[in-house]
Amino acid sequence: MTRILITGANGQVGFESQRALALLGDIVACHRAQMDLSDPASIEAALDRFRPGIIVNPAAYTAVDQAETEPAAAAAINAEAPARLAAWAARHDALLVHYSTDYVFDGRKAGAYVEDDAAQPQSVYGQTKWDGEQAIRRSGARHLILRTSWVVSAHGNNFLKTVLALAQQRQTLSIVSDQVGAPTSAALVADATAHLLARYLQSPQAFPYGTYHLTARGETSWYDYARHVVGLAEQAGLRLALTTDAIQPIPSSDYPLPAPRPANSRLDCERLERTFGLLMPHWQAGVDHVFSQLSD
Ligand SMILES: NC(=O)C1=CN([C@@H]2O[C@H](COP(=O)(O)OP(=O)(O)OC[C@H]3O[C@@H](n4cnc5c(N)ncnc54)[C@H](OP(=O)(O)O)[C@@H]3O)[C@@H](O)[C@H]2O)C=CC1
Ligand SMILES: Cc1cn([C@H]2C[C@H](O)[C@@H](COP(=O)(O)OP(=O)(O)O[C@H]3O[C@@H](C)C(=O)[C@@H](O)[C@H]3O)O2)c(=O)[nH]c1=O
Ligand SMILES: [Mg+2]
Repeated sequence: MTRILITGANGQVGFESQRALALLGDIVACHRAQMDLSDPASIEAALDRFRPGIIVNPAAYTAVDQAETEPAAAAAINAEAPARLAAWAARHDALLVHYSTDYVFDGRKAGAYVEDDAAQPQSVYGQTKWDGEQAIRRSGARHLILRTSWVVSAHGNNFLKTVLALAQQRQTLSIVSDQVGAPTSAALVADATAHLLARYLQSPQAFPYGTYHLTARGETSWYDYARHVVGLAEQAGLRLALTTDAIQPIPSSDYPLPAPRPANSRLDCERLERTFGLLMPHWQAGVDHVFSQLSD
């Protein structure tokens, strides 16, 4: 039975992965206490102790604005740690599954980004995630790098939860309408990963390793996403301080933040769908499911 080590087991994707990967092997869920990614000795010790055949690495430094003032911490977790995981995987012939982000792109492309488009990160978070990807590719380890976007789940922090909290406190909200992407549930990311790993376990020799985009279908802006979420809350009869009509669309220039976000976060998932025979579900299905879990 293959041992599957999951890092950052308390994150959105880490938490869902424990459920989604359970049928595929013997799961070792590592929290920070078992494996601190900012500590090289802790990484080596955990890997040598558990000796996984598959390392799944959803742990990351994901505080996008905070990363601008903590670039060393972000680099340690998003770039140096993946490099160490990959080096161990290469030495022990293990598979490394790693996650990356739409924020590796500058967002100026007209259409959806494909895997081979040039990266041009606009933020420390995006740059450190790109550096992590590159370190894995250079390591010689067998790997999957899965780029996703706008992750949402009932477990953990995300835009959906922020909007719900604000809608209960504020009479108006201003949300940027000039950034588009696909909200993607952590469950979808974990379920798709399980599908890929099942294929891998069947025939590691013939497996199509490499980089894939993995997001829900369709696209929206943060503004339309917020309206959708508040609409769900209205339908569910939640006590709110505002209605959807009190949400104002604004340009990004009216919402200055330490880290710039890409205007276009759309990732083309055709390579993933074609290679693995998948059909990504629409983003609303994932968002609606997360909302229903929250209001249970
Ligand atoms: N969130 C998003 O919108 C997107 C995420 N991604 C990528 O997808 C992956 C999964 O993201 P998501 O699940 O949302 O991330 P979360 O922010 O929900 O979880 C990240 C996890 O990493 C853990 N972590 C942080 N620092 C360390 C450390 N030093 N040692 C061990 N664990 C650590 C955190 O632990 P603790 O709980 O202790 O803080 C947390 O459990 C990441 O690679 C991310 O870059 C890509 C696109 C969008
Ligand atoms: C709360 C709020 C946000 N916004 C804007 C700011 C930003 O442009 C957008 C989203 O805000 P957030 O800070 O929640 O999103 P952010 O943390 O940038 O989300 C990103 O996280 C990393 C980890 C990723 O990899 C990305 O795919 C993406 O999901 O909404 C408003 O316009 N008004 C508001 O009231
Ligand atoms: Mg955030």
